[in-house]
Amino acid sequence: MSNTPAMAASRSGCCVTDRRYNRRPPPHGRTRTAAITGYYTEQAHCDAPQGGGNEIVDNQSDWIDNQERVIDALHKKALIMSVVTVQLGQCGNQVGQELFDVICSDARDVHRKTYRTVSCERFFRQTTQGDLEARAVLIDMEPKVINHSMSKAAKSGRWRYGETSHFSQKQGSGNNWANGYCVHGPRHRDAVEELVRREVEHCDMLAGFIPVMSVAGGTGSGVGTFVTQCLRDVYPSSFVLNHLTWPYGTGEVIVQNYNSVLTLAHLYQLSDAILVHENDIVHKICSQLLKIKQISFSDINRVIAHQLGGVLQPTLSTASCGAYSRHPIGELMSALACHPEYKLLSVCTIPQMASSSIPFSTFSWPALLKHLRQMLIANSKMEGGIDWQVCPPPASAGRSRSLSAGSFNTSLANLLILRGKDVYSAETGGFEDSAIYTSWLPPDEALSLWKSPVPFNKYEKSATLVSNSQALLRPLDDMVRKAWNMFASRAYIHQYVKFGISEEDFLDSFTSLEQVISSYSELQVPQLLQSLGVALSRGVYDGDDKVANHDKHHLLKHPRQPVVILEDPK
Ligand SMILES: Nc1nc2c(ncn2[C@@H]2O[C@H](COP(=O)(O)OP(=O)(O)OP(=O)(O)O)[C@@H](O)[C@H]2O)c(=O)[nH]1
Repeated sequence: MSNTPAMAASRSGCCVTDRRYNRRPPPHGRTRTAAITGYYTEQAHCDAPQGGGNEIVDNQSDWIDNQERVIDALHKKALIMSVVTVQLGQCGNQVGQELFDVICSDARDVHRKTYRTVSCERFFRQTTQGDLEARAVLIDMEPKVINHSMSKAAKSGRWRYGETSHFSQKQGSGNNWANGYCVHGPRHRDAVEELVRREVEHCDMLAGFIPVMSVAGGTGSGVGTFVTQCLRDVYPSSFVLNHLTWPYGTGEVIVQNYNSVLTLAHLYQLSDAILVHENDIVHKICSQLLKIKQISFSDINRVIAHQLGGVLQPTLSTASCGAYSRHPIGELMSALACHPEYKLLSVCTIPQMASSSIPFSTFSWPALLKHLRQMLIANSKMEGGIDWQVCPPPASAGRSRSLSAGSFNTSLANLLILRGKDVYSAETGGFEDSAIYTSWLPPDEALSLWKSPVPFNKYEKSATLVSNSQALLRPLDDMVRKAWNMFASRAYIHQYVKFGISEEDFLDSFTSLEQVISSYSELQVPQLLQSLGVALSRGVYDGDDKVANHDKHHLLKHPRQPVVILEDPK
């Protein structure tokens, strides 16, 4: 399956603008409001009702009301696209339930009708009694977690899952990817596809799928990979954005790195983009920022859901012509330049604090964005403990690069999402700095901005950054290294072989992830070396045969090496 951004953008028959191919419309002809916001397109004003959005409105609240009217008018003319979420395994079902909860309470709390309508239509369907049912399919190989998630949702009184939108069995996959992928997945394929088909048929327009799962267990990772493959087969023109939870480094599942490697390597072929949360990082956010003493999965999942909600709730983008963006997944893919070799997306949000502290805190856009920019370049996924020494290298200087702590995080593309008060006055120039990015895309195309004047999830102002960058390079490298060390002694391999996954399959997965690691490492390779055509690859410099390093037989002969720090030849 080819997944070029251009192809991805054309999925679902949507008119997503691929920003690398179609540049933004020139700014001439903007009205004064457009000049203030720097954001509206001409089209928005053409479609706006008389007086709707063409005057300067100083008062922020009036301005939002005014804008809502414009947006409302635009939305009356357009169908809202919906997203079908597929929750898999314990983690996927628990994270998914928190996500719907955050989205529903955020939408219900705001007094903005259009925002609420778009959000609800995107993630929920209304029953004939007017209740909200999540556009979700719940899959697990044991019933307990699904039952728990369903009753938690029903108890909220705000929303619930469809009575027949779930599939479960009696026994889990025993933390074995092969059991999930080769046995449970194929065995229950028809039942799962039927549930998905019914959910898709409830959508007026399908924006795509979000399978939610962990990579470390057996059901989420194995069945989740199989189901993603089915989605790709049955809905070839729909977007698939996988949300993955990565295990704690010192995790509770002994074979978690095997499961993770197999999941990631397969999803890299199937998915349009892979959005990752690392349990270690989210745990730190809970303890250091939210000051939670006894951290539970529920606390962790609320943070994940908050960050995901910050990405998926309605916003205005440059391509959305003044209306809330209709195609959240397609536009996200387009904004982040997702490419067959660059599909790993990380996300961070600012501010995050104990809910009891929010009413007593004030936030300013310059401070929030200054912190967020430093979090990006120093690869610190939470505010607090940011390394302020890290700064972009001068464009011309040779650079030495490593994956070590404190090194600069180079981005391929970033999506900055701002929500809340005074959002149009926020100065985002720091994210347009070309030094942050590889030189492959012009900086104005490497950064996308989505904004919404509606505050999100109780924060008066908040910023979320989704980044296609080297942010996940180190944890991915660690995961592959640990799995490789275990594989080298053939530990536990027989558990996988007995379900039909061979050593050759493992080697294929290692090979493909080595390629991903190599590709992300090379975001940093100095232009000089690239232009000399020097074959650099991760771990081993292999004469002029770059491919050899990724060849599985070579992998067999040469154990993995630590990352080599490359210096520019002077
Ligand atoms: N963030 C988060 N991580 C979870 C949660 N539940 C489990 N995990 C993580 O997920 C991994 C285990 O995967 P599970 O989802 O429990 O397993 P499963 O997919 O149900 O697979 P089987 O148990 O083999 O049937 C471990 O890394 C856990 O740390 C959760 O609710 N939230």
